Amino acid sequence: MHGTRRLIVLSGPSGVGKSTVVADLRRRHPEVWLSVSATTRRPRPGETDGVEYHFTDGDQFDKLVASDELLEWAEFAGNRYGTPRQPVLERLDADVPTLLEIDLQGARQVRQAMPEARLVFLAPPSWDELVRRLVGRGTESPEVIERRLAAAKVELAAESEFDMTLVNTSVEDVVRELLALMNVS
Ligand SMILES: Nc1ncnc2c1ncn2[C@@H]1O[C@H](COP(=O)(O)OP(=O)(O)OP(=O)(O)O)[C@@H](O)[C@H]1O
Ligand SMILES: Nc1nc2c(ncn2[C@@H]2O[C@H](COP(=O)(O)O)[C@@H](O)[C@H]2O)c(=O)[nH]1
Repeated sequence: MHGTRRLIVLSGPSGVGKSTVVADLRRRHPEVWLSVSATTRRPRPGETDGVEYHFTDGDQFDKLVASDELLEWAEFAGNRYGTPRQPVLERLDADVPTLLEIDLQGARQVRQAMPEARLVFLAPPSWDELVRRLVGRGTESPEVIERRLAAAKVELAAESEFDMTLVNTSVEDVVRELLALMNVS
């Protein structure tokens, strides 16, 4: 039995601020471990293979799926993303506070596989603010932004499936609440 109570799944619509919150949390508490996902998405400027993601091509991703190396995986806005299983199990075995930053479909799969994991939904203060953040980040084309906003509507409608919601008005407040949930001080 792995210590799945130490597992926090952070989901929420694209652009809400998940990566920003997690980066701030880990700056303050590097002992919290963040899973590095595999993805078929191309790196954005400044992203490094093995740091933000393990960047793979479609064939490599197929192999990860076929060999059952992913705890969960999903297609999101035209790319595939998945959580390598073994590193997560190793951290949970060692009782390390562990974070997954994944989409709704992935969160649902983790809930099935590890019912004790805590699922946190990060919500925007408003729809307009979500659009402002996603567009303002400047990393996606207008077409991809449209796909992500369509997915955001589905994700926002599923908020009640999560154990708790945190509204990302202030990064500092969200980080404080997540640390309390993880019992990290
Ligand atoms: N509390 C906040 N107030 C204002 N801006 C914020 C806040 N949190 C994040 N942002 C900004 O919103 C933008 C999107 O944030 P971020 O990339 O962290 O979102 P994300 O949820 O990880 O998105 P994705 O799912 O697409 O990877 C960034 O430009 C970030 O600086
Ligand atoms: N189901 C999974 N979703 C994941 C994983 N890693 C990231 N994500 C989610 O994908 C979208 C888009 O991310 P981006 O980096 O391209 O902006 C976002 O919601 C992430 O949380 C994963 O391993 N599994």
